[in-house]
Amino acid sequence: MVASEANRDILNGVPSDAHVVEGFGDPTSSYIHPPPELSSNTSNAVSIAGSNGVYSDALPMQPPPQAPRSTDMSNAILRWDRLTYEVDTKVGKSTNTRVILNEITGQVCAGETIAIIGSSGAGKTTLLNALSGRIVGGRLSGQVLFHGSRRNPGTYKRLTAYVQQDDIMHAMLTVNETLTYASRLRLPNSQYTQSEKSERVASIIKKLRLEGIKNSQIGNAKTRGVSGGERKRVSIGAELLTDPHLLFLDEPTSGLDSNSSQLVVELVKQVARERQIGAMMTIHQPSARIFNTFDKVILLSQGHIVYFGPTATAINYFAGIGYQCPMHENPADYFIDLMTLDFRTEEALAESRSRVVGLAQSFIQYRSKNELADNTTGSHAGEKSELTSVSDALLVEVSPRNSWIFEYKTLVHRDSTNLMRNMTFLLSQGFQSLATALIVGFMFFYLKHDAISVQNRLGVLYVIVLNATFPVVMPSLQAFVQERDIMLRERASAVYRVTTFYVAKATSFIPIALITGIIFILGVYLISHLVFDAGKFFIALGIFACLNIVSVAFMLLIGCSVENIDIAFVIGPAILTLQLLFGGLLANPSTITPVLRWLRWVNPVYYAYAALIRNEFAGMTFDCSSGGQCYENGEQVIETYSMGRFSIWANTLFLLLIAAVYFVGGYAMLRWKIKPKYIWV
Ligand SMILES: Nc1ncnc2c1ncn2[C@@H]1O[C@H](COP(=O)(O)OP(=O)(O)OP(=O)(O)O)[C@@H](O)[C@H]1O
Repeated sequence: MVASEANRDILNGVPSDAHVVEGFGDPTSSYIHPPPELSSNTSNAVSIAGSNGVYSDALPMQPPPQAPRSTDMSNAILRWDRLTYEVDTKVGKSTNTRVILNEITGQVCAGETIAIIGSSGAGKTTLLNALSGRIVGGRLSGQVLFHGSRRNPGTYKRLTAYVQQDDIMHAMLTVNETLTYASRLRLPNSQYTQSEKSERVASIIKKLRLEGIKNSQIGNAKTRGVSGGERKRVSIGAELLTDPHLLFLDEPTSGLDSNSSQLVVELVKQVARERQIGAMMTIHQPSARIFNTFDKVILLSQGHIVYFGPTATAINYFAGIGYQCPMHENPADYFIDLMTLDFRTEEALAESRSRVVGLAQSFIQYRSKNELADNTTGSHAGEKSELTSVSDALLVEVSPRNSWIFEYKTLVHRDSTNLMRNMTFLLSQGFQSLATALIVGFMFFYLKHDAISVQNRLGVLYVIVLNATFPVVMPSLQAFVQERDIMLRERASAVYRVTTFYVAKATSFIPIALITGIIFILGVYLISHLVFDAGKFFIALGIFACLNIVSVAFMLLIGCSVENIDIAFVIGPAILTLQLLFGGLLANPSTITPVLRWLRWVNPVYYAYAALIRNEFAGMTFDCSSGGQCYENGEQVIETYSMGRFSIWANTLFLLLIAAVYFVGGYAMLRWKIKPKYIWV
């Protein structure tokens, strides 16, 4: 169905032919000043009147428009109608409803780049999130149509791309590797060969002008890498690999200098035009040049639309309602000042509030006049009713996933490449193991078989257990929480399955824990001379390896359960300390109050320590010739310390059971965390 002209205007905001700006951005040229002469020399013209910011009648007759590239309804990729978002806020005991977005209407067409501009708290990010399907909590109403149909959450997130404000990426990978792994994970093998994927990466690198730095590492706060602008372009590149229909960008210029910002915006616009996709971005105080780059702008104030239409006509629109942008002032700054509430004094607040209300009303009046015209034709309503069903046709277009095993291999490869380059992490782990082995080994140097050695043997075994807890959990916890955040971003675009991520993570952390663990236990065994028997050594190694696996699983459980690393660093050590307290050395398990005694049954440290003690002391005899209190054999030690309840194998089995529970618990927490809580209309 062909939309009416009026309908087109409503959705496109102010019509492109409403006003014309000549030489915009050029200080030597002048802007056109439409009111009030317009009304006098045009037949069906609108004059936009007055300083009270309220429209008068009619439509402007103006010179040919500087039309945005695409305003045809048939080209509309996304349309939103009367989008309203409310949240409940608690004030004391009462609950108030706060309207964050107020009846926002508009559309983005193929090839268009639209900026959402407004002062802080205007609702820019909320609007972007509502349109991209990433809004959580609150109530969303109105209608959003994707290619003329209601959005299907499953397909929508795979056909659109979202570039977050924070570019979280693997610091140690190069630009080329980052995009290559992204292409492997995001592009289906059934449709692309590996060489086609590489070609696509090369073309993105070229398009986003990243050739000069394609072999540079991404870097992070600790390791110098590419610049902020380059990083942003890499993020955009990763999202563009899949040919999304829509590209959403949250503050892509934040933290960038003006040249980098300009480049990012220009490249987005260029890509949007070339690929005929729609691009929408929130932006803070763009320079005049950047402002002029956008095809259209949505100016938001306090959740209300103050202007939506071609960038080129914004100045004249505002001039028409009595706000003439001074010749040499950045229009974006001028509009933001107009839209911002001034909290300095009561009077200033009242004045700015009435100005903002006037601006919003002006736009509402403009829109309602067009809606009225539209209702007389009835075409708009008819079209909407046809468009409310979810499009199944798009389901066909969504690429199939790659196989589980391919995703897993790619993720493990990516993780290990990143990890192998993280020399600080690897060296600190290796050095810590070696240094602790030497210190502990020499502390308990060459243990004898006398009465005193019992205490030392119990001590060294406990240090072995301890070394498989804190030193394994804490460094990997930090690394994992960072990786988890990358996964949450990639999962939002359905890049891979949660299971592949989770299993790949476990697979990449366990070998490091085991290798560093072997260095440690080998050193301690050789120097301190615990029971020098190959069989017993390998059993101890096996028990130690199982405890390491439990620790990795525990790290995953904590890492998947917490919101951020700060909380992880509080909860993790607290639980580990508890485990060590109840591990069997500091207090005899049989003497602990029954209220707390049960804790040992869920304590991996207890099982590992018990197994190590049984392994060490079983069959051992002691030289009691020096007199005093003395254990005659190892069995007496095992019994005195209440460690003989289970066999070595049973203890090890319990350890593995606990590891399994932790693994499953971590996975459940991760799934729960990423379970879509987004609300849709
Ligand atoms: N779920 C929510 N609950 C309560 N308040 C919310 C919620 N979502 C958004 N807000 C509030 O709505 C307002 C708009 O938020 P939004 O993040 O969209 O602003 P913004 O224009 O992007 O601001 P900035 O430029 O500072 O990021 C803010 O005052 C914010 O605190």
